[in-house]
Amino acid sequence: MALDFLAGCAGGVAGVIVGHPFDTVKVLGLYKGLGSPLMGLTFINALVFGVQGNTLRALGQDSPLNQFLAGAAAGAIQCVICCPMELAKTRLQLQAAGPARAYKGSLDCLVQIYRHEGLRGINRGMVSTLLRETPSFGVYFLTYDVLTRAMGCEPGDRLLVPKLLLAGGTSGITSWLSTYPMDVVKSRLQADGLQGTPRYRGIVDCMRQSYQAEGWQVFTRGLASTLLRAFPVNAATFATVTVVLTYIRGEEDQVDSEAAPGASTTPAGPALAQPSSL
Ligand SMILES: NC(=[NH2+])NCCC[C@H](N)C(=O)O
Repeated sequence: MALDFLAGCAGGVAGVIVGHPFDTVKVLGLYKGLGSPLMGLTFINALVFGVQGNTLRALGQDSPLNQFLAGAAAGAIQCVICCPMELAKTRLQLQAAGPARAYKGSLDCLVQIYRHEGLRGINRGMVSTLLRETPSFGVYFLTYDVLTRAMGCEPGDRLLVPKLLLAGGTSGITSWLSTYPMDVVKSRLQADGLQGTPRYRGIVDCMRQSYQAEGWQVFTRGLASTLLRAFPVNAATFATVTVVLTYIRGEEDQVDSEAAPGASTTPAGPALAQPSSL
């Protein structure tokens, strides 16, 4: 039950350590400001892998459809955290630099938004975030499951870690590609109204105005940098989660088998535990 959350924590830490430089490469310190994303994304990944693993077990059968459904459930639930986090990140990025800046940091930003706009303000962009994350996390976990099975990922395979990294990175890319236009819309809605009157009346109006003003290319804006970051971050995340789960569960199986009457003396090697294996 709790192992998936624990493994998700480890995966989140790995993903932030690999991915943070992509967010801060503009400033001198590659790991400057590591603190808040480390806390936020570690918690989100614990939530994602915990919900996905437990949902898949609750669904009862490890099928491709259930892999997608369990991932989609995890993607929807983590929006509760992800949406306000991305709203704060967007506002901090857009605020005037220097002493005139409105927010001291992510938490101060969210507190001010809540004071001025209440819960509705905190959840600005929630529907578009749900539309982006729910299907994309289904694709995320389904792709990883299909690729690791297709590559025959097994403990003791001397190419196990490279295979996990390839499957994880590819899953990150396919998941971002699957709903990227909605990411563009979500970002525009969360930034809307910061410098004057809001432009958009909602998701469809935002898509219509953006297409009319900038053409279909607007929905691929920032895609290259997103994919450049997505591969290493998710390669590290998935490989870490799988290795952590495999060895923790392998230890558990070993303890159980040794404790069982008439247990064989040869140590039971850990079977490869998919992040969401039953
Ligand atoms: N919007 C998505 N593609 N979500 C699935 C991947 C999420 C992953 N934690 C990342 O930051 O890349």
